[in-house]
Amino acid sequence: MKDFDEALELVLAGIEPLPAETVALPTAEGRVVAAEAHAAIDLPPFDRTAMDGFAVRAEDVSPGATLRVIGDLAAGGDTLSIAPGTAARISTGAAIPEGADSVLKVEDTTVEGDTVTSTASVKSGLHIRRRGEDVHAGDVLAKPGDVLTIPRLSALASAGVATVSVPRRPRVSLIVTGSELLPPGAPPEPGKIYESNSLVVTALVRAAGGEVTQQPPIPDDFEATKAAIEAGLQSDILIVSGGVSVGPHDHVKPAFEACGVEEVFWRVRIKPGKPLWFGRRGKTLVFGLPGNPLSAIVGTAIFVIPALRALRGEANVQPRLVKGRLGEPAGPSDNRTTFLISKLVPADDGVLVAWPTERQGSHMTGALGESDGFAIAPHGSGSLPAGAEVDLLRL
Ligand SMILES: Nc1nc2c(c(=O)[nH]1)N[C@H]1C(S)=C(S)[C@@H](COP(=O)(O)OP(=O)(O)OC[C@H]3O[C@@H](n4cnc5c(N)ncnc54)[C@H](O)[C@@H]3O)O[C@H]1N2
Ligand code: MOO
Repeated sequence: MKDFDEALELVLAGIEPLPAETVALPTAEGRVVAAEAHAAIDLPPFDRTAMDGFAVRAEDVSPGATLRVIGDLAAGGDTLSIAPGTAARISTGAAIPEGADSVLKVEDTTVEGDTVTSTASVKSGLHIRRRGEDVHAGDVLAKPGDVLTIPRLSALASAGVATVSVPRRPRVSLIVTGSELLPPGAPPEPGKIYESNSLVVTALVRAAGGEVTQQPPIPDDFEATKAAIEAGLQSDILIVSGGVSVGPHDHVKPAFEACGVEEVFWRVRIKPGKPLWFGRRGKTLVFGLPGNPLSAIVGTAIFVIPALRALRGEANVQPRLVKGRLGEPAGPSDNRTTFLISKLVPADDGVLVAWPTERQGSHMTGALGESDGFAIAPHGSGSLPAGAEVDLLRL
């Protein structure tokens, strides 16, 4: 049985970002940059006014000074030249005209006919946004591995970048197995359960930037399982839920083998999720998730999503854990790193405090529904006291 860290290293070993494609900026949110993106222009691209008012020469302006207004400069409009004793009306965003070195804001003026009288003085440079004070043409605005967040997209769009190179989206194929599975909306039947893994795994994968194709649920039958796996192996990641344990109706491992998927490991020292299986065929990463709903969620969050992030080209692929502390004593009930279903409540100091729910178990979707995620008690830690620092997996 592998420890979690070692298992994750084995999953991530050798994963390369997928081949890049070029996408238009408005469709690139959340994607990862494959090649450096550079500013096409300076930002601001030219000296421009931050205020509505009058473009002036600072030396001409003092309280009571009157200037002749020689034009009206709109953002994006024509420009002109300011000679001594003159001013031009100017709107926020317009280019500073030649000869002017500052802007007298409209609140500090009185206007009469084609003259403006100042009620204040101005310093040279007042209310001018200088060319290049933010970004210079050629600056690197995004580098390989950077996620195209909304702030980054704002910078790229302003700097004249229209398209970006990004690894293509990972294609994830999902198969749920189990003769007991009922689809949502079906009438209850004896011995059957409502299927929840596909919904949850799909949501986690989509949130991390993967494209999911789901096959219809597969009964516990070797040939059906094998055929579904063969079809799913066309994807970048194949996820099979259920049937990876040791029961007589657990056909997934033999079906992987029959399809030529090479096992990298089976079983990880985690609870829930111990019988998690991982292997590869060619470049396809193959995960056998234990069928219990919480095992499938944990396995997806801590193994599948990091692999997906690596395929997407992200620089930081580790599971997104946050530091927190236990609100009450808790710990692993055996020698596995244990994911305790927990309410996560911020304390006065802002740190999230984990309150494990009374019901714990890999089938406890009701308890999960009341929670915000998991507190992680490492194997070998024994019972941890209230206040112990723990990693948290928020959902
Ligand atoms: N003798 C042993 N039995 C089991 C062991 C073991 O070490 N020795 N491990 C247990 C652990 S831990 C887990 S986890 C499960 C994993 O079993 P499988 O991956 O084979 O999963 P199934 O048996 O197919 O399902 C387990 C459980 O989850 C329910 N299930 C399955 N699919 C779904 C779904 N899509 N949505 C909701 N619920 C699902 C299924 O009905 C079962 O109740 O094995 C233990 N056994
Ligand atoms: O390890 Mo299993 O995933 O507890 O139920």
